[in-house]
Amino acid sequence: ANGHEVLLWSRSEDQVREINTERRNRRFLGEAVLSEQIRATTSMQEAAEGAKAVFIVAPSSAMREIASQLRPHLGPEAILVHATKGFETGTLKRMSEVLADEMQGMDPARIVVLSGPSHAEEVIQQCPTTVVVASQDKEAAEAAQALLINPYFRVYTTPDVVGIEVGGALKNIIALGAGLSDGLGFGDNAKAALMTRGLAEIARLGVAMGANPLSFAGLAGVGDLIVTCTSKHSRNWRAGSMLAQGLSLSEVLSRMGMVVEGVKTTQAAHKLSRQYGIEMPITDELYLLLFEGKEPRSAVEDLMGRDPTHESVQVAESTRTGWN
Ligand SMILES: NC(=O)c1ccc[n+]([C@@H]2O[C@H](COP(=O)([O-])OP(=O)(O)OC[C@H]3O[C@@H](n4cnc5c(N)ncnc54)[C@H](O)[C@@H]3O)[C@@H](O)[C@H]2O)c1
Ligand SMILES: O=P(O)(O)OC[C@H](O)CO
Repeated sequence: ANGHEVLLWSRSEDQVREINTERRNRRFLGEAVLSEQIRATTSMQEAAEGAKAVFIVAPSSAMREIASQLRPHLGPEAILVHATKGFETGTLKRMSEVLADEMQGMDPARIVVLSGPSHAEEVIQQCPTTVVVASQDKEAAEAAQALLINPYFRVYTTPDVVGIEVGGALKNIIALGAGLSDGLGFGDNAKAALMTRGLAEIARLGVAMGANPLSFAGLAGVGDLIVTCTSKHSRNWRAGSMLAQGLSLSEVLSRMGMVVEGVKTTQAAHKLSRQYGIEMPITDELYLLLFEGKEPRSAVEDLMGRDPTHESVQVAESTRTGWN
């Protein structure tokens, strides 16, 4: 829509053929018609060589593999933007850290993170959408902003890479909880409670990891939390609501047929909360429910029955500095 020539890489020959010959990506975007300026290829070399900017928007589980395939083809001037919401299982690294590992020799300032309340199904319909791009380098963030911004897609910049990545990843855990809550027939009070207290634990962990607490009041914090807990497009919400119907986790994942990042992120956040000594009661209950067979209603009782406390969000002092 912004007049750029876009070359999309996919490992699926069928998807590449459908995009190039029918201008459709039906499995993911229904009958929406893609711009003539989007072409697809199965060749990473063709897709990346000479590109001014490369966007990786794959599941977090595929990030390292894709980055290593990309490395030989990424030009010295290209910015590398990712929009993936999750951590690497095992290392517990953020996605920009995985990219920095794999792009040995590349200036890490060229890595940009894109996040915020943005379902692809609505962007393709040109519904007004706002997102945020983060980079330790102001020029790289502004380059991504300039490429993407248009009258229906407004892009903000920030130096807070950690806050933007942590907010985008952890909101998926709360979305699973919101889907469960709705699926169990609890009302709006319960969902508002999950979102608010969920944001408190997201901010606590994020700040301990080095984020600016104010980022959690922004698009990649409360903004994305609202969309993922309330939208009919939300994959994580849908997965949670199926769990409430009594389906097992493996049944839910096979019915979804799309990545549900919140599942692996619950595992990662459960470990990170212990590593950083941060209390994350909602995440803990979801962990028990997803991986240790705890009944949803019993998880709710345990959350509601915690010791009485005061409402402070209790974030530690942030140590992050911004751009000059
Ligand atoms: N869908 C959205 O609107 C949206 C919005 C913002 C961010 N995201 C984030 O983008 C990431 C991807 O989400 P999605 O909704 O597109 O997931 P999806 O499951 O709908 O699509 C993922 C695509 O990646 C491909 N893929 C998976 N593993 C691969 C590998 N090893 N190599 C190559 N391709 C591989 C799949 O075949 C599929 O085409 C997630 O981290 C998600 O949180 C999604
Ligand atoms: O809402 P989900 O679970 O589909 O996640 C997709 C995006 O992260 C929404 O911004």
